[in-house]
Amino acid sequence: MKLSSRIPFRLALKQTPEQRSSSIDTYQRTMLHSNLLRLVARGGPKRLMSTATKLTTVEVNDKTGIATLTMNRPPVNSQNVQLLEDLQKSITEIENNKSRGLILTSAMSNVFSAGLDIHEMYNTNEERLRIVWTELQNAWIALYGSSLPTAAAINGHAPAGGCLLATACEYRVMVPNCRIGLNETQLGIIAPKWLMSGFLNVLPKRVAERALTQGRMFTTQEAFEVGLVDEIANSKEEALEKCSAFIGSFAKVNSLARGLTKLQFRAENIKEFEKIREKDVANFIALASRPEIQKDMGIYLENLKKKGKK
Ligand SMILES: CC/C=C\CCC/C=C/C(=O)SCCNC(=O)CCNC(=O)[C@H](O)C(C)(C)COP(=O)(O)OP(=O)(O)OC[C@H]1O[C@@H](n2cnc3c(N)ncnc32)[C@H](O)[C@@H]1OP(=O)(O)O
Repeated sequence: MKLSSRIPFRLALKQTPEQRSSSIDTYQRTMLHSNLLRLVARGGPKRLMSTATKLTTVEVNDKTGIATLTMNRPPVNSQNVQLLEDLQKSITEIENNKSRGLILTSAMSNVFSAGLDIHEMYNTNEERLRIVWTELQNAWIALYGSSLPTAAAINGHAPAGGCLLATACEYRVMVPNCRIGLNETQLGIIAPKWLMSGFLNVLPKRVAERALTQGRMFTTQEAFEVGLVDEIANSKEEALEKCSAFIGSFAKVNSLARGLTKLQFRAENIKEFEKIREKDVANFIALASRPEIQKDMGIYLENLKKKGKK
């Protein structure tokens, strides 16, 4: 069996000790090979990778070996099924290409991601709801469970599913005057436990509980003060540089040891999630289908549209 040196956590969890030691040998060979490749490539231009995705792009900096994954679904990167699927494809591609790390960002000028596309949940059928929620779960676990160093260059607002993606990463840099948070309770809905896990990884429990129950959207400055974001940058370019510096901080660390250490921190959340994921889909369908929730979604969408026309 061919084992990759960068084993997604969800797969590493299922490995036997023998498979793990075999992946260490593979790891050493692959590191040698990729270091040689990197030496050859050093100084070369940025490379746009050949993903067959519609709504994401991946660009690898040949000098640093870091991949930038950009979401590009105007106007607000709301997460429809296509964007969620493209995110997964791009993450897999970055992992397979042995990049040194992944930076998630947005092509929009003022929005990182507006969260789930509410149109996908409104006035639809159960099968569509099942697909939407399953793809959200899949995109989250692909990012949260990646053994690569991950960082989010949050170059705009990041409500709900936007915050979910940002907190699935290990490091966050945000531009000023934007908002980030899990605002589900404000929409009358409950974020399941797995959806809160990234948030709970970075915030003290008391701060997280209050923020989640209030559905609080933090300003950039507030998010920095509580630790929801690690740094503030004055522009997207600066945010990308700071994310690269974070990923670069692992340059001298054995990447398998680094990845497995990350796994130990996240394994419990991942196992819990794997246990309940199907039930969670059923819960979501039941909740999102309720007439009062559908009514609230309709009102929410109308208000968003009215706000846009002002
Ligand atoms: C039943 C469910 C159970 C459990 C779910 C739990 C998990 C849920 C996760 C979610 O992610 S739900 C989505 C939550 N998202 C939001 O509440 C964000 C709403 N959007 C905004 O606050 C703002 O749009 C903004 C992101 C701050 C950007 O503001 P801006 O002024 O730049 O843009 P504008 O508001 O004018 O929007 C432009 C355009 O986009 C439409 N839009 C915005 N967000 C969404 C969205 N999430 N889904 C679908 N469409 C969205 C908005 O209506 C405008 O459309 P228009 O051009 O046709 O008017």
